[in-house]
Amino acid sequence: MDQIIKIAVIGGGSWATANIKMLSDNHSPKEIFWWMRDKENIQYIKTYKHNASYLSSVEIKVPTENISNDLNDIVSKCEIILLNIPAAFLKNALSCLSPSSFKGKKVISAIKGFVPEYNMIVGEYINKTFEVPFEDIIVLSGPCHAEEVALEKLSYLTVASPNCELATQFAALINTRYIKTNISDDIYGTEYAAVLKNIYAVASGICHGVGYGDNFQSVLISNAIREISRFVDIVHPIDRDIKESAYLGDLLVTAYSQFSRNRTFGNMIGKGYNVRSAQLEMNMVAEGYYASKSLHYINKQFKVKMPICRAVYAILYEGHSPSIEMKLLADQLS
Ligand SMILES: NC(=O)C1=CN([C@@H]2O[C@H](COP(=O)(O)OP(=O)(O)OC[C@H]3O[C@@H](n4cnc5c(N)ncnc54)[C@H](OP(=O)(O)O)[C@@H]3O)[C@@H](O)[C@H]2O)C=CC1
Ligand SMILES: O=C(CO)COP(=O)(O)O
Repeated sequence: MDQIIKIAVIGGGSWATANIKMLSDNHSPKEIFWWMRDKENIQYIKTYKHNASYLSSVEIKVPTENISNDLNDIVSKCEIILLNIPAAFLKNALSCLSPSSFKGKKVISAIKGFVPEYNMIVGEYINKTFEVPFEDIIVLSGPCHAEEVALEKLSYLTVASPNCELATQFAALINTRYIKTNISDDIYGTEYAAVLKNIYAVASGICHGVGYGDNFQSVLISNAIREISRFVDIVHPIDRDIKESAYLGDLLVTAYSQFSRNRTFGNMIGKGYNVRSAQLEMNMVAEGYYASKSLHYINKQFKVKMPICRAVYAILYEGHSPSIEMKLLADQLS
């Protein structure tokens, strides 16, 4: 990487805003660019130095001329592209780009979802569609909620890439007083686990919504980590310790945190909201809703035993009653 690295953050939501804060608070020389789709939001940020819609307390220090809704322009100016758009909207958002747009660039995905059009994790999608070699791809994972980054609460991030040198260089751009990083070469396992845990956080919210307590919750989550372990060991079998923060930690923070979008969404479903009303009420994206559908198709191939994911799919996509489905699920847990 050069002395002054140009880095583009793509997306305008909570996690993009938190990533802007980490990059800005880190003192390694760099120039930050920011793309988001909404022109009004851009104008607000340029005027008031805060993102009106997400983490509005965070002071935005990106130069105003570097914030734009012209994706081609922003990507062409930068060597590092940090993707932060929810997976369901990624293909559409990147449709103006081609493999030549990404030539020679390093791509970091901070997204935790499957690209629904292909039922693929984002790293794989970037590799297949834009021909970015895996050696130039990083997955940035948790456990970490944007809201706690805004509060500068001590947080750990996982930086996963088959290219550990690149991962280490990127980590040096985001480490701060309140951000510590773990480097991993398990790019597949880290990404799959991060996507799956959103489905379990939805399950966790549903259970809470229908009235289960902490005792059942702990059983649900200990079964969830076994499901994750079974799945990633089949899809990408390497020697990994599923108890590490990238896997178990990310599951725990999402399943238990008051800040979790997925848990909040699940809680509303458990309380009787339909999917559309829950989504409208939240005004943020619960990736687990979309991931549940993609996983249903992906697992037709792998046939991994995943009763919790199966129950969430039945509730969200087959109209099953949350309370009956959770009762049936409870009989399968141990
Ligand atoms: N928030 C967190 O703590 C963490 C999030 N992540 C991951 O980061 C990714 C981004 O999530 P996050 O920042 O939390 O999202 P938020 O829920 O905070 O924001 C939603 C984002 O999605 C955009 N969006 C909503 N609807 C559409 C649409 N129809 N087309 C295009 N864009 C749309 C919004 O744009 P607009 O404002 O213009 O409507 C906004 O940028 C997700 O994959 C998430 O799992 C990973 C780790 C932590
Ligand atoms: O991935 C996250 C924490 O690591 C964020 O989870 P939620 O989208 O459920 O808030």
